[in-house]
This record gives sequence, C-alpha cells and structure tokens, in this order.
Amino acid sequence: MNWDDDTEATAEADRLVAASADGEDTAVEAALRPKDLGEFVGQEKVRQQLDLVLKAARQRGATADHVLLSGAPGLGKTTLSMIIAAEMGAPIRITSGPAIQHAGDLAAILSSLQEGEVLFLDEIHRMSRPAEEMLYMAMEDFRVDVIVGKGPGATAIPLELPPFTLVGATTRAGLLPPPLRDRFGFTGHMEFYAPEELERVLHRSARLLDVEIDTAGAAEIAGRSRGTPRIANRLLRRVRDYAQVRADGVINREVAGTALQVYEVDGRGLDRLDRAVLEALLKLFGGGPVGLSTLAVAVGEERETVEEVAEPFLVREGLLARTPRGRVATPAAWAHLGLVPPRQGGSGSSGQQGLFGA
Ligand SMILES: Nc1ncnc2c1ncn2[C@@H]1O[C@H](COP(=O)(O)OP(=O)(O)OP(=O)(O)O)[C@@H](O)[C@H]1O
Ligand SMILES: [Mg+2]
Repeated sequence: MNWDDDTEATAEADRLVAASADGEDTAVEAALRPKDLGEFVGQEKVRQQLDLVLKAARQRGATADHVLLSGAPGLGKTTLSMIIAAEMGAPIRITSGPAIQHAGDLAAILSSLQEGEVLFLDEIHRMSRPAEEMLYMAMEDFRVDVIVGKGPGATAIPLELPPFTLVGATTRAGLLPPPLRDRFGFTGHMEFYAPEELERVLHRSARLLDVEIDTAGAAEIAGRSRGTPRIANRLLRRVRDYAQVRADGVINREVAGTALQVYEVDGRGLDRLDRAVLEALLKLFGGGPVGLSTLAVAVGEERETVEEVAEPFLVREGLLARTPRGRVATPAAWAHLGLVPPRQGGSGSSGQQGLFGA
C-alpha cells in the first residue's frame, strides 16, 4: 500500500496555500459546493463528457456507468461525485480507501446499497488488496463472494448486489492497478483551473459568503490561488477577514493585494517556504545546480518538505527544474524574485545552456 502522501499532508497542514483540506475547509466547503453540473465552474471537457454519460443513462432508465475522477487535491473530485448523484437523483454513500482495510468492510457497504445508489470511494488507490479484488467482481458482475469460515473449511457464498454506480477518486491515477482502472466506464481527468475560471469560483463563493468583491479583487486572488478552487476559497476567507477589520468590508484589488501580503502569499501564489527555497537556490547557489539535501539544509527544512511540499508547485510554475546534477533555477525564477542571473563563466557562448545542461 502507498502511505507516502501522509508526510506530505502533515508538512502541508499549516500552509495557507496547501491544496489539501484543513479543518476549516471541511466546515465551510459543504456550503460552497456547486450542486449541479451547470453550477460547476470550468473543467469543460470532463463536464461535457459526464453530462453525456449521465443523460444517456437517465434516458435509458439505467444506472450510470462507474466513473473514475483523477486529479490534484482541491480540484473538485468530491464535489463532482455529489453532483453525479444529484444529477441521477440517486442517494450517495461516501467512504474512502483507507477506511476499507478488510474485504468484509467493503462487503458490508456493498450489500447495503440501494438500487442506483452512488458509492463514492475517495482515495481509491489506498484500498487494501483483498478489498480491491472484491471490488473488481462487484463492479463487473454486481456480485460479491462472501467468505465464511477459515482454512480448508472456508466457503464462498455468492451475494447478488443491486446495480450501483461507483465513483472513485484519486490524486494518483498512476497508482491504480490496470484491472481496476479498466472497470470504469468513464475516467475524468481534472485539470488545474485557469485564472478566469477561478475568478468565477470566487464571485460565486463571495455571493454565498455574503461579501462584496469587485472584478479586480477577484482577479488578484485568482492569480495567487495556484489553479485550485479550494485555495481560492481559502484565500477569499482570509481576505474577507482583512477587509472586515482593516477596510470597509469590500474586496477590491488593493485590499486583496495588501491582505495576501500580510499572509505572505505573493503575486504568483508562492508562500514563505516556496520563496525561501527559491531565494536560497538563487542567492546562495547562483541558481544551481545544487543537490536537494544541501538546498534543504540551507532553508532549514527537511529534505522531504522541500521535495514534496515546495518543489511540485515551483516545477509546475516553471521556476525550478530537477536535473540529474541537482536543482536548477529557470530564468523565470530570477525574474520572479527581481534578481539578475550571474554571467556564466567559460566560453560565454554556452550562456543559458550551461544552466540547464544535464
Ligand atoms: N468547479 C468548481 N466550481 C466551483 N467550486 C469548486 C469547483 N471545484 C471545486 N470547488 C470548490 O473547491 C472546494 C474543494 O473541492 P473538492 O472537495 O471537491 O476537491 P477534491 O478534488 O475532492 O479534493 P481532495 O483531493 O482533497 O479530496 C469545494 O469547497 C468546492 O466548493
Ligand atoms: Mg475530495
């Protein structure tokens, strides 16, 4: 089993720009979740495809095919699973891979499903092996074998299940065994959101939270939200606090910008840790290449924290590259911190090339 994302979650926990949910998110997210496909912002492809899958099933009066949703944390997988149930007019049962360690746990859930019910299985890549194998048969034949007894006397009692729709969610589609992946009729890959889409999310959330925000204010927050609605909504709540205490309650560009400066989230969504990593790389190591361990010591963080918490976003933003010789800053990193890269030594003609040569 793969438990390695636990370290990441702990190290991430106290960050304002963490993509994973914290306690406060969990409390307010239910209120901010779009309730149907029409309200769900962005993800045009997945939305259109899903719309067809669900409409066709409804027309046939059938249960929808199993759906797999994959994508980074906070992009709307849980939200979409609830929308699927709502669109099908079906009840939804919510559980997760780590909660199902024994095949028996899964058998209990499956055998109590109603016809047409949506079973949402979050973090499906973290299910135990025996449960996974039981799921294969349940998905394909709507049947499970319940094993009674132990050893040579054990018998398998077949149990018919009502047709149901499994909606699996994973942040790591690559970790799913192919036989499991193949049993989904439809796979939706969730992408990071464009700034304009996040602006729409923000205007909608502001309306629900009853706070006034103008176009420029929403744009300011959207640009710092790392392509992720969950982060956009969290930043909105912090900016709302600032607007309430220090301004007249209205969120405009200046209020949003100043508030996020207070919380150390910069114009591109980098926080203190991200900037510390970049600054060390540029100022202490001339832009690299430098080894991960050295870089971690320089910023006073664990190796894993730098690698799993800070780097993925820096790489995605094209600010940092991981090369076989070590970590290297890109020209965009120098520009972002307002620094000038040192002239490369040697022939001169190798210039930038030297920075990226592996
Ligand atoms: N397309 C969207 N339109 C509007 N709001 C969205 C959208 N996607 C996500 N959100 C908001 O972002 C928050 C996080 O979404 P959600 O919980 O569905 O993410 P997730 O992909 O399930 O994350 P995780 O991987 O951590 O489980 C929710 O509060 C939801 O309101
Ligand atoms: Mg979720």
